Amino acid sequence: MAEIIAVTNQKGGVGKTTTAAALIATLAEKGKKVLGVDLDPQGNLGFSLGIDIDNVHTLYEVFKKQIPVEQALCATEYGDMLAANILLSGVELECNKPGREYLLKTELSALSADYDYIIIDTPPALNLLTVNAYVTADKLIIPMAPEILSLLGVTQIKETIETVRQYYNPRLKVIGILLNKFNARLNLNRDVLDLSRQIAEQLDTKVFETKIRQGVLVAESPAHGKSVVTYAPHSKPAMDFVALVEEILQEGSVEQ
Ligand SMILES: Nc1ncnc2c1ncn2[C@@H]1O[C@H](COP(=O)(O)OP(=O)(O)OP(=O)(O)O)[C@@H](O)[C@H]1O
Repeated sequence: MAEIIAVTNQKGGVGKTTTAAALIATLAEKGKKVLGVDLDPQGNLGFSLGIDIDNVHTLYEVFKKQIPVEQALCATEYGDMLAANILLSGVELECNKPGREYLLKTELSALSADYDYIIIDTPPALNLLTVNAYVTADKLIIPMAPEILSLLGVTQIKETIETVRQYYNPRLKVIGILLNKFNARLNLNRDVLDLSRQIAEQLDTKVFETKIRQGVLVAESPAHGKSVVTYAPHSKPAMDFVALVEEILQEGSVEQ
């Protein structure tokens, strides 16, 4: 069965999609079989991995039972992916039957044995799609950007995680807070580290040793349909993402 990791933070622009794409690319480079899942109606993960998201089958059709999940698998340079586009935002209103929290888990149960890892990107919200990610995942990674590092919102994400643990998925574990867009000269001060540790403590987790440094090539890589990890492998963020995967694997947070 695949290990399922969701990348989450209800704040926008902190690097969820960049991190999900980098995890997918790094694990694929290591020879792992990876399935990427985009639960964000912005569709950025699929776009970032080279998929024409408005001309492929997407998760929306799967959730609406219009097609079987296998038919929605899209091929990328790094393995398979279930893409999303703006239609996915309709799920919140249109799928209101009991069990709606299990839409994703149900669909992935048939696929899980075919992959080593499933990496889920989530929307910048704590909504039904996010809950579906938490119900399905074994592990959560929470990226944060130092410039919008804030304790506001931690209570909400904590409550959502606790509710999901209580009612749907008791195994759900936050494996770490990831400091992204890190600039050692500006950010390596006690305030940023203290605040991120306080946030980690509240979520009963740690701050990853590996910080992802800022780099201009991160913004360029999606237009080339690649993660920065393979688009610019010698760039600082790419090297940091590879180190992050090593850190996760070494700590046994993820089975090797
Ligand atoms: N380490 C980094 N260095 C430079 N730019 C970065 C870095 N990480 C992310 N970015 C840029 O920041 C922007 C937001 O990143 P990303 O889309 O990954 O965030 P997100 O949390 O998924 O956003 P959303 O909440 O809107 O889905 C993008 O333009 C991306 O290229």
